[in-house]
Amino acid sequence: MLNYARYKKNPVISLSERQWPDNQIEKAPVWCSVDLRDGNQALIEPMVVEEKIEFFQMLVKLGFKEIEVGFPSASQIEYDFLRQLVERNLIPDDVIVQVLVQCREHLIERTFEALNGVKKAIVHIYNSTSALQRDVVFGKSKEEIKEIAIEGTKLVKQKMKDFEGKIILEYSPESFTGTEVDYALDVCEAVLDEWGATKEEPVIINLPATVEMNTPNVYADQIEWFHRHLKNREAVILSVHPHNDRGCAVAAAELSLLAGADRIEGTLFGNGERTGNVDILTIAYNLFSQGVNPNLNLENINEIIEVYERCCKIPVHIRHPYAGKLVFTAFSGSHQDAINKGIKAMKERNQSYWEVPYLPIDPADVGRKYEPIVRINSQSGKGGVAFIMDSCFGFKLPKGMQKEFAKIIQEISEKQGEVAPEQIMEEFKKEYLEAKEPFHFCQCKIEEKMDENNRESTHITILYKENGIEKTLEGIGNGPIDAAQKGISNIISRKLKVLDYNEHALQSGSNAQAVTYIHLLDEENGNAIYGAGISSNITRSSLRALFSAINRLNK
Ligand SMILES: CC(=O)SCCNC(=O)CCNC(=O)[C@H](O)C(C)(C)COP(=O)(O)OP(=O)(O)OC[C@H]1O[C@@H](n2cnc3c(N)ncnc32)[C@H](O)[C@@H]1OP(=O)(O)O
Ligand SMILES: CC(C)C(=O)C(=O)O
Ligand SMILES: [Mg+2]
Repeated sequence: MLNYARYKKNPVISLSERQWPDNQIEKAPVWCSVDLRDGNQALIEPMVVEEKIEFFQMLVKLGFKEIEVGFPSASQIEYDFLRQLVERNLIPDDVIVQVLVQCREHLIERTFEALNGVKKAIVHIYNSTSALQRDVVFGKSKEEIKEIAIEGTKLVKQKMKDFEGKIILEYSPESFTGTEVDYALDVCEAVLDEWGATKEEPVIINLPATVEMNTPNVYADQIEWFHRHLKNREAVILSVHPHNDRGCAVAAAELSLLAGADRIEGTLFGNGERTGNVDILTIAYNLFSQGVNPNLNLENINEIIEVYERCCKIPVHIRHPYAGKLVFTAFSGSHQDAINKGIKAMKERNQSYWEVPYLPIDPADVGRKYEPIVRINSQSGKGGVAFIMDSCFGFKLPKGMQKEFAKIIQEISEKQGEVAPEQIMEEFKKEYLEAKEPFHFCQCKIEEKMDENNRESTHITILYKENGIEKTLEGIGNGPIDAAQKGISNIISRKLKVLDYNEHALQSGSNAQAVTYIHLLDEENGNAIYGAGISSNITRSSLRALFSAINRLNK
């Protein structure tokens, strides 16, 4: 048995009249990508400078206005990367680079050297404030830990004097989720006072779930508590930085927006330490799927995946929200049926907003239009097969025929597994369009005549082959199909009845092919079966469909 008794419950906080459960997210937060720092520091093989530059340029293209570019005082490569950005003039005027540093003088000094020439930067200082880290890592009292933060703030202020660009201070009480909220507030207020934060010159206070320790509602409570207790809320940009240890980082980030956060630090696809940082793309696409502008340019998920996988050397999971290869694919029958009907209803109603069962967004909106929404295996049903026939090949099978054909495809999928659209089309051809034995329709002549009672009737003469031998048949009816069916009934000595008839064009234009589907009943034994035929002439496609059905009845 798992030894759960080794673990204690993490504390919750007491928050009266919490507001966040009744709020809604109305606008996108300020996004800050920490891919090039927190994401990069968690890679087995950290990015090299050229990879970082490519990644940085992608983040700029995606519309990030705040980008943490590293920890320049930590290593030469981190330092060189920032210098490259500056010297190659790669930082657009509307993008603020952010640098992380511990509250230590020589590291802050080196950070400012790396920043030389940057027009606007966020200097992000941090120190751990949790009860556990105070005890086992630093061996310091609350006051002494607070002093580290104050000292760090003083150092940035001092170095800033000789710096030509603009500096915004960010302070993180690292391991915030393990810190008593009132103590974290005390430390942050000391930083704000030391800096002299104002509405005009606010400080970013970043409250990291350095380790996600509780359910997302507890994080939301902590954020709302902080938001309500800050002395001068206007002098603060309240930022969150969730990690995903319990798998709830996206939920925690979203709830924290309800609770008053203004800004989110995270990474693409949730790369980062251990189970990762919060996935900014998922939050952004969640906003978009609720009709809120995410303020990021996310129209082409495939491009993002390509750069991310190459630079980070991490594959995006096939089930990753919005990005995974299979997330817009339905294998199961009832889902396929509902998707098929939903898409059809949207088209018929000319609906401007998206509403399709099992597809929270239109895959085309994120650049995924070319992949199959519906894939066919043994879990699939008639709706899925009908969807493939329509969306891939333009055949709108009548309802009864969907069932008949899906049964044929299911027999195949039960033996071989997934059936590709091309194979489905091949089977359709084999089963219906090329059902030409024993009766093969060749040509027909149609005459409209009046009988002695002045009633119109259609006389048809059909040239056909029976087992390869040319023959003719004649029939009279109230239209070509009726006449042909009567003529054929005589030849095969069976009483036939056309139960249903459908046709539609396969392409547009004067030379377009049409397809006809005929549902034919053998009145003697009650068997009913479909046939299909195509031609640029509707009469010919109908007669081919009729012959296809007769041949299939004979099978
Ligand atoms: C949650 C996070 O992601 S935080 C960011 C983590 N990322 C990184 O650490 C990556 C880059 N860091 C590094 O390469 C190194 O840590 C360096 C270069 C910055 C510093 O290296 P070193 O000084 O050799 O080692 P180290 O980081 O272990 O420093 C430990 C000392 O700094 C102190 N310290 C640690 N963090 C901080 C801090 N935020 N502010 C002030 N002092 C700190 C420790 O108490 C310890 O002090 P001690 O030597 O008196 O015991
Ligand atoms: C540096 C801090 C903000 C951090 O990455 C964390 O606490 O997770
Ligand atoms: Mg982090």
